[in-house]
Amino acid sequence: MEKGSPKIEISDLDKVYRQAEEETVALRDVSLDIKEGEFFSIIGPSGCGKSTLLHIIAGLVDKTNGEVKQDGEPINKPSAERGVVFQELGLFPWMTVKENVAYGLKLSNNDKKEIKRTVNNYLSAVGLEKFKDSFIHQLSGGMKARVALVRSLANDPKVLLMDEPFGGLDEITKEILQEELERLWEDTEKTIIFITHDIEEATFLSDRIGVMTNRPGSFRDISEVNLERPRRDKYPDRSKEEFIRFKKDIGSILKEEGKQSMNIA
Ligand SMILES: Nc1ncnc2c1ncn2[C@@H]1O[C@H](COP(=O)(O)OP(=O)(O)OP(=O)(O)O)[C@@H](O)[C@H]1O
Repeated sequence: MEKGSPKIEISDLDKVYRQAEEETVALRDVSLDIKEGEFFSIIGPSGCGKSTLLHIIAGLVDKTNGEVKQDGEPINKPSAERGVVFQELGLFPWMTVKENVAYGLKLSNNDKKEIKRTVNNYLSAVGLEKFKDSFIHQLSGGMKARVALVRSLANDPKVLLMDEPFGGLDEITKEILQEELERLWEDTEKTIIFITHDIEEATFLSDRIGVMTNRPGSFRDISEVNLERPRRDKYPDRSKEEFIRFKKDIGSILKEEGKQSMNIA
């Protein structure tokens, strides 16, 4: 499929959680197309339904109404075509780094040599080849995030869904990982949907940013990030005027949404 054609199509999507007597309308009337090869970030107030939306795209949570499709086919269950990276990362502590990265591959491939080659390639792409025999508790937070990222990529998904994968990291580590992610995204040409609370992170990484409303969540604004790539070369310290201006614009939209939720004029 060509870069630019719709990869994920969401139309008139609603999600209502029902628990005993209580109903929570998490998403209302969400419609959005995400293009092949696009880096799309979702930002929005806490509890507005970002993770719910990502889980529905992943096929992990059922929708209430509407349609979600990948390559024109309805999504109704998880698939190896969609990789997911959560903030908690979900690494297996009883396995080494290389075993973690190989895990998904072993489920679909019997060729040990090929698995080894793929694992080594990905580990060296993120500078972790020396740590391939380490256990997860021996790694820093940034290294763990890298392992989770390449574990997903090693399965060669068409779409990578990321839910605040760098949320718990310090600023510098985060910046380094954002630069690595931009490079890996360019090299692998994946479609990435990325949830973040961090406006700078969204600005640095994205082709487009969707700002969600308060719950029930829908899209308040979708902005094209017209900043040159590779951003790691063009905006290494993120201090150029156009970068800061874009960040401020997204911040203003989010602030307006926040004020509305607090009934502040
Ligand atoms: N399994 C569930 N059962 C009932 N309600 C749920 C469930 N999962 C999420 N919710 C509710 O749905 C709403 C949206 O939650 P969701 O986690 O999708 O928001 P979010 O934007 O990702 O939040 P945050 O930014 O805080 O991570 C919240 O009110 C949440 O409490």
